[in-house]
Amino acid sequence: MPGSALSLIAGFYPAAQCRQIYQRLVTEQNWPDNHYLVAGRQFTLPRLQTWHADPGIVYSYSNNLLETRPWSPLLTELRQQLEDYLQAGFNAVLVNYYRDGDDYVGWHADDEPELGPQPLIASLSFGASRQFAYRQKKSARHGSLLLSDGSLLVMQPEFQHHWLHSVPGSAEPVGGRINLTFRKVLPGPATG
Ligand SMILES: O=C(O)CCC(=O)C(=O)O
Ligand SMILES: [Fe+2]
Repeated sequence: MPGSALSLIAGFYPAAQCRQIYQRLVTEQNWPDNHYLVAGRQFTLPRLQTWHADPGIVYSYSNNLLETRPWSPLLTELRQQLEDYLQAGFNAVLVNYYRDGDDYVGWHADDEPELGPQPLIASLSFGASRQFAYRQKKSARHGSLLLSDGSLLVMQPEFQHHWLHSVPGSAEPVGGRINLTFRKVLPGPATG
């Protein structure tokens, strides 16, 4: 385990509420298809994704790939609960829908410059359990944990500094899963 850089709270939401939240996300998110044109090339994302942020928040990752959407009532409610629990502010959320075991996210760190030097990320999971794999950037240390329905994974800033993470595809048949990573994007340089 990457020490205190990761903390996992299983059952942060109770099962009955998880079912409701998952169903609402599936039906309310108005999921885009996963084909994108990047620098003139067709690119297929191995999951469905939406990005929501407060007005004025600009994020290069989303700029390159995703339109910025407003917060729905459900997303606003989830954000408020996390802010109250963690006593931290979030102004954006990336929502990933892994439709089945073929959908995945590859190795990365959420360390874009817009997140600043100390990015705190709160990650909520609903639906099927999936493995969350991590490996240290500068050593062979690695491991994984299971992100189950209703779990909250808190990634402290040091986690992004020293570790990469991924959600690998699953060889076992697995149902849909929706993950939300709440972030705080720092204001960009003033324009105009
Ligand atoms: O699905 C997950 O648990 C992780 C998603 C993720 O790494 C991300 O959105 O940056
Ligand atoms: Fe990530």
